[in-house]
Amino acid sequence: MALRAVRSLAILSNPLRTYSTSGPLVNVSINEKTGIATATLQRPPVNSLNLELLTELCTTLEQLEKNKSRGLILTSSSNTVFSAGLDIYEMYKPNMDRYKQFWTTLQQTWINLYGSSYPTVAVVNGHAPAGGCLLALSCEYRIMLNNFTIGLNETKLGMIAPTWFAASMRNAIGTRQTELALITGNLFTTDEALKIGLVDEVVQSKNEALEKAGKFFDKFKRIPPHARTMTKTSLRGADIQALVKSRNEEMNKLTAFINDPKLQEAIGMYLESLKQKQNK
Ligand SMILES: CCCCC/C=C\C/C=C\CC/C=C/CC(=O)SCCNC(=O)CCNC(=O)[C@H](O)C(C)(C)COP(=O)(O)OP(=O)(O)OC[C@H]1O[C@@H](n2cnc3c(N)ncnc32)[C@H](O)[C@@H]1OP(=O)(O)O
Repeated sequence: MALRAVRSLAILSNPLRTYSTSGPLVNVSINEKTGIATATLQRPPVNSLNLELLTELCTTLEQLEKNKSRGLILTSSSNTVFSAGLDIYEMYKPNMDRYKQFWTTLQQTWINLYGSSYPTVAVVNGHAPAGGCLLALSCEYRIMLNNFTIGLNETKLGMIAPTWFAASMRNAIGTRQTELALITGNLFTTDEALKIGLVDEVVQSKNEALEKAGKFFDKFKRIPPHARTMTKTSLRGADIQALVKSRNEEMNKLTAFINDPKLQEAIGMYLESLKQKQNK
């Protein structure tokens, strides 16, 4: 696994060829003509975000930044799930050292993606609940396939979406819609998401989504990159700085929270309900 990671990073650091690296959990390919990278989450069955997947994604984003990437498409290898959000097993009876690493990596992944200097498009080709929605919201543009759901449903699970999850949504759909979405923990259908601006376009196939993503990147051909990046920073920077300042405090709170026996019982029951669903 270590060797594969090294190979994948070495390949990413040479921007002159078309590459496709098959890391175990994130496949990264770079289009030779456009310089646009595609990162495909590939952790079956539902791309739940565990420590290993987040670590690979986080490293990929760092490398793309370092190599002055032209852009990133974030998508999934599944035909039905973009990402099921945080891997609930990371939060169930957790080993505290691993849990802390998990949460720190999640924070850093968001900082890297939300604040990337390069343009980003989420091709949401499946369901995107909770952390899956966060990944999509962290991109600048969202193109979603029909017949799926997306949203920050944490309250439905008895959880509170962290402030930076909420900020990512607020920046996309405004304060009023965010408040309604978060307090109800609503999962929006693709069409509902389009209506409130949670996604930017709805398409019928992944190919169509990739075409539309190309058109989004084309918009930047005549825009000086520094003007683009500084504008993005002016809109997103304050929320990123807020997390940078509070990340340790957040960790301390979550550490206490996660060990609450009632919460652990609720998480256990939720996991069981997901399993029961399969038996129906
Ligand atoms: C829930 C408690 C959280 C505790 C947090 C504690 C402290 C932190 C405090 C605050 C922050 C809270 C922030 C949370 C953000 C999150 O992202 S929490 C995760 C929320 N995600 C979900 O609720 C999604 C649940 N999954 C689904 O709804 C569906 O699986 C799906 C995505 C719509 C896909 O449906 P499909 O029918 O295709 O698949 P299955 O449901 O049959 O699932 C297949 C398989 O995968 C397992 N699984 C599904 N989701 C997760 C997951 N998020 N983590 C781990 N495993 C998951 C499912 O159990 C099945 O497993 P199997 O039975 O063993 O095959």
